[in-house]
Amino acid sequence: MESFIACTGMKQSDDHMEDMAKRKGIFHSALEGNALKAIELTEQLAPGLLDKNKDLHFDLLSLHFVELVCSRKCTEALEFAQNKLTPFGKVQKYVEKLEDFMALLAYEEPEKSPMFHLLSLEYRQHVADNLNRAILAYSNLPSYSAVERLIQQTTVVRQCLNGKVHFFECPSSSLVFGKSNASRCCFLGGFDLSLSATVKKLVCCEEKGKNKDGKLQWKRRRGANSCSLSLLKMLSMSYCSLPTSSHLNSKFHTNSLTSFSWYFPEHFLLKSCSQRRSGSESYRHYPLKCGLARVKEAPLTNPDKITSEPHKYFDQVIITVRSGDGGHGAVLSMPVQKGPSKSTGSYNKEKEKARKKSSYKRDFDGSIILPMGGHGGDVIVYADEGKDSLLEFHRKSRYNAKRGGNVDAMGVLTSQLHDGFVSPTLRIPVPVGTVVKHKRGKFLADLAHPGDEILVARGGQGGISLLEMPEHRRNKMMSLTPNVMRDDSDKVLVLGQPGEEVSLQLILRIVADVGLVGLPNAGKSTLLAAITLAKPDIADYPFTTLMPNLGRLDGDPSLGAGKYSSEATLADLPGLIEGAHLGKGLGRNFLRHLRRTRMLVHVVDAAAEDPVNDYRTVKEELRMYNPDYLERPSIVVLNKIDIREAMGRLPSLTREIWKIGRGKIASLTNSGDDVQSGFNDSERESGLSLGLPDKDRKVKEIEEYPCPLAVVGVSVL
Ligand SMILES: Nc1nc2c(ncn2[C@@H]2O[C@H](COP(=O)(O)OP(=O)(O)OP(=O)(O)O)[C@@H](O)[C@H]2O)c(=O)[nH]1
Ligand SMILES: [Mg+2]
Repeated sequence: MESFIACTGMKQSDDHMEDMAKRKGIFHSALEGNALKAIELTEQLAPGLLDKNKDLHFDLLSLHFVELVCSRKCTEALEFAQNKLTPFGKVQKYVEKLEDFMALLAYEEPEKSPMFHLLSLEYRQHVADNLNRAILAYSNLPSYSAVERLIQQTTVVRQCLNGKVHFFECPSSSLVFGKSNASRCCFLGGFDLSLSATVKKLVCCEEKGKNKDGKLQWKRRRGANSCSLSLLKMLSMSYCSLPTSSHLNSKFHTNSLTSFSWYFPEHFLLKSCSQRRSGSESYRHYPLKCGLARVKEAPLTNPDKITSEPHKYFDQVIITVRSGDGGHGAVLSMPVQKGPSKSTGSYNKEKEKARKKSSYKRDFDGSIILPMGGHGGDVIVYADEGKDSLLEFHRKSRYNAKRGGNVDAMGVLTSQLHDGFVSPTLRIPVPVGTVVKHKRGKFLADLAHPGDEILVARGGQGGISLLEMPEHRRNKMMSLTPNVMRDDSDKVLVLGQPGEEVSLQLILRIVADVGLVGLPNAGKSTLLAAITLAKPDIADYPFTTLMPNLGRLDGDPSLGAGKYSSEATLADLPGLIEGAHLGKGLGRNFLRHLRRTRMLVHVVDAAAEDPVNDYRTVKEELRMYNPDYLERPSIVVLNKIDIREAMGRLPSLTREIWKIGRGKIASLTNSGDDVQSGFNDSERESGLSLGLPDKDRKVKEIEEYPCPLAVVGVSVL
């Protein structure tokens, strides 16, 4: 510790050092199983802490009990339990724990009992950690150190990136965070390490391709430098103020990859976020090697990956389709005329000639219609109600239509003229709600309704046939037409046109009536679980939800069927963070799911530090992504009012939230319709939702958008 302080130049007061030494003592006592000593020392350092924190007190006492059991001092253990532990038995949650601990006494070898984990070092470590954190909190110090948070976050980032992203350390020790075309990179945008904190930058690049020497080259990612303080928050104040963009001109290559480094500003452990932001102190950087994994070029589609990380994959995919080539035509010669038989008179001759003449198919001008090569198969993507995800496209991402048939003629023109076989259209079913785009961005279609379809690749035109002609004319024709080649028997074929190959991006947007939006951890999933039969994951850490969950409200039958029914599909979306519209925290992926919702429910954690600001943040992100979202009817749910502070400020929060926005809900068509009309007009809504942001639209402040229909305080729990 001392050498760390010396080499980083951190300033630590003597008090700090003394407290730390005491905490270390307590921690080690608990870890060694000397719980009574740990309790005694804790009482000295943090008087009253254990009286307030009953759970911790119980855990520490139970550690001592376990220690007695392990030393086979059963009578002593029993006495201790009766005196010290049984008073906790008045509360149900301790009863269950007590039963487990007491059960240890029933085994001759408690280590082999089903409760063996209570004797493990991990359990002691867990209690010791909790104790340490409680003491830190008692002393108004952060209960996790910045380094701990950093390592946690690094672990998360590492898991999320899953070895697919390149980390490069370039010669000056600056860190470049890149993405490869071959590796999906949405998480890169999501976690957005494209940070430019205060003075230094971490630059985000993407792979441009290989140069002549086979080394990878990089280009800067567009919009990557938008600085984000939210990122700072997300990375739990690890303060990775990082170096310069000038290195972008250098070439980076995969071999230089060694490790993942963070750089800390001076005194990072001591300063608060705001001080650091505004402070003008110099930043010195200290690398902390976290040993991030080496780049692995993950295959684009790996079904195992898909199942383990569905959130990255389930709603978009890139596929390649190829329409069929056209079949070839043929160069045909006229049949050899037989000499006139002696027995036939001039009448017969004429008749034969007329018969032959009429047996060929002819155009209106009398010219013979020659057979054509078959048309190559088109490729159509259509919305199929039977499909509900795009996962199968990860398993098979290439679709080829069949080529058209060649003209089936043996080099001689006959009256049996046959065109080549026309290849059938390849129809690819996708779920309703799929948006089809060209890989490089051009929007093609929104298959919002069952049966909607789009022709994505047209099959090649079949080749035409030619009549045999003199050599000099044929040569001339060949020099004029590149589309001519000889076959094995030196016959000239007129080729069919090649089919088209296109890469398509299929994006699935969920179709739901109501979208639940809010910051991570606001309680969206809990709300969905409470009012529908959906069973989303719920946990008290951000980004529990990584892909939208749908739930169905049965509605109130007393309202009657039809348009006033309160039946609705609800979509619980992953949490949005500041900068979501730029892709932070996967925000853009999540925000696009709102396009088809008709109403928004803002879930706000009323017990948070600044709920009104949280609400504004989400609204701001919605506005930046698509201002139409703010025109939709909305309800604000102030959640967690079972928490005392939240309940106390409910009236003032409600008042403040009402103030954000103007009184009347604008109709979606600006025709002055009331809320109901906007709410029920799904046709207009879906049309509107598809529209790209209207350039002529005046940029409005969030106050100028309609205020919510209702602000309600709830406790979902
Ligand atoms: N006290 C209290 N806690 C709640 C309430 N609603 C939710 N929570 C807790 O808040 C935490 C987060 O809940 P989630 O439903 O996972 O939050 P979320 O908004 O879906 O979070 P993300 O999926 O990360 O965006 C959980 O620990 C819930 O138990 C409530 O009404 N009162
Ligand atoms: Mg959730």
